[in-house]
Amino acid sequence: MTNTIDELNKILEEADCLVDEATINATLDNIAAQITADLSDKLPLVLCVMNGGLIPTAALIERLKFPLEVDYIHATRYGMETEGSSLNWLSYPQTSLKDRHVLVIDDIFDQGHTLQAIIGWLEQQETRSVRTATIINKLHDRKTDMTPDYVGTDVADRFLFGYGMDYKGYFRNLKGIYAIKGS
Ligand SMILES: O=P(O)(O)OC[C@H]1O[C@H](OP(=O)(O)OP(=O)(O)O)[C@H](O)[C@@H]1O
Ligand code: HPA
Repeated sequence: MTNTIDELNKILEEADCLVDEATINATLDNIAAQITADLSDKLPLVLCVMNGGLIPTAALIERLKFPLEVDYIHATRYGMETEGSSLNWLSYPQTSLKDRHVLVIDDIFDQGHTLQAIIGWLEQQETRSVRTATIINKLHDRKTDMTPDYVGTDVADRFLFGYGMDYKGYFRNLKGIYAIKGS
């Protein structure tokens, strides 16, 4: 069902801010330093995982002071839902991937199915290396057996939104990371 603006404003008012803007910025600085150490001489191709990766990718690449290219991949397993299902591939990168050092950036490492599938697909494209980065790690024991190379702040096992993550398509534009009341 579609939410009204009043309902959405109430959800935000009642939500708990779990990670503030200053903490996100410190996390981004830290991840950017690690990426710089590993990739600054590799002319990497950065792949944003749409849609959630949009804001983290923009924030991270402006901290990377070396030559890189940017493209995107669109794969989603949550859609408008709060429970993930099978991965739906909506768009593939247009840039040639062969022999490239690829850095995949997403907002959240939740169960890991999305990144695991993306890594699997990239490895079939004859890439030279594949690394993954997320700003947030959700703490629970339902993970796949992959872990991103660069992982930001740990957060509780609740339904999150903000800084790329959505609640029913909304709130990706918030500067902090919030959890729905009662989740
Ligand atoms: O680790 P996982 O359990 O696979 O979950 C993480 C993925 O889920 C979200 O995407 P979603 O499918 O909600 O699409 P979106 O990016 O458009 O919000 C998020 O942006 C990650 O890509
Ligand atoms: O907690 C979440 N919030 C929004 N999107 C998500 N995708 C995976 N987990 C989440």
